[in-house]
Amino acid sequence: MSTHAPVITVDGPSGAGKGTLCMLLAEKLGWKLLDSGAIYRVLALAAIHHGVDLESEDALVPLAAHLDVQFVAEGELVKVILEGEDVSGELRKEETGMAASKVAALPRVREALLRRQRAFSEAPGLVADGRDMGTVVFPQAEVKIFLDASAEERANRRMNQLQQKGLDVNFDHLLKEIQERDDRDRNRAVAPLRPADDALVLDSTSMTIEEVTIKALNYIEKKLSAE
Ligand SMILES: Nc1ncnc2c1ncn2[C@@H]1O[C@H](COP(=O)(O)OP(=O)(O)OP(=O)(O)O)[C@@H](O)[C@H]1O
Ligand SMILES: Nc1ccn([C@@H]2O[C@H](COP(=O)(O)O)[C@@H](O)[C@H]2O)c(=O)n1
Repeated sequence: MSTHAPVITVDGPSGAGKGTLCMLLAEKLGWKLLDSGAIYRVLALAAIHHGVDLESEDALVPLAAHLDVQFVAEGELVKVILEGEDVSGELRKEETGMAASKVAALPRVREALLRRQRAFSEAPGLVADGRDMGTVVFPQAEVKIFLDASAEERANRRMNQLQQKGLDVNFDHLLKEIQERDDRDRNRAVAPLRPADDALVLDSTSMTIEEVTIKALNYIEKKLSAE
């Protein structure tokens, strides 16, 4: 007999704090975590490594269907191994995010990655981070959150994050990249970035990570106890 595993989805634009919130929620609840953006990023890297055009849907679909990737938990970190190679560093680069948003705009590529994402759902529950978790991948999710923030605040957060890694970054350049990625994610033909009709929309522009986490946990508790 298969047991039903509850799902919490957290969608939103780049830099809104989804990954941070999802990690804290998964830790607190002891649930599994799906970073769906990492899957699109890995596909983009596989395409680049194999010299596959990021706009060629025909070439990308088989690559997506046979993606040889492992997510290996190492303490707090997750190592990403693509075809035997550790790509964890390359994965988080801004240009990889941009490449991911190009392959993610192709309908048959998204279709090819659906089953892989749904397979993450298992007991005792799943916290799923992405753009279409509540609208397409887990439309029956018990709890849906859409985490937003202004583009300027998100660029600022990204700049601080990169500066903490010792990287030299330019705010205007980051803001332009974020806006370009937002535009592509919001306006694509399939699974565009938008809140599910039954999602709680949280604007985190003026909220600390702690405030966002408390709001989310209160909402989750209310929703799950009403089930
Ligand atoms: N409420 C907040 N206030 C200030 N900084 C925040 C807040 N939430 C997250 N951050 C910081 O912003 C940066 C981006 O957060 P995070 O990686 O969680 O965003 P994301 O939505 O998952 O982005 P992406 O979709 O591009 O992976 C991190 O450095 C994180 O610590
Ligand atoms: N469910 C998702 C998740 C991600 N994408 C695309 O991948 C890009 C990278 O995502 P990050 O969360 O790791 O920044 C993102 O810009 C989207 O284009 C997606 O389409 N659906």
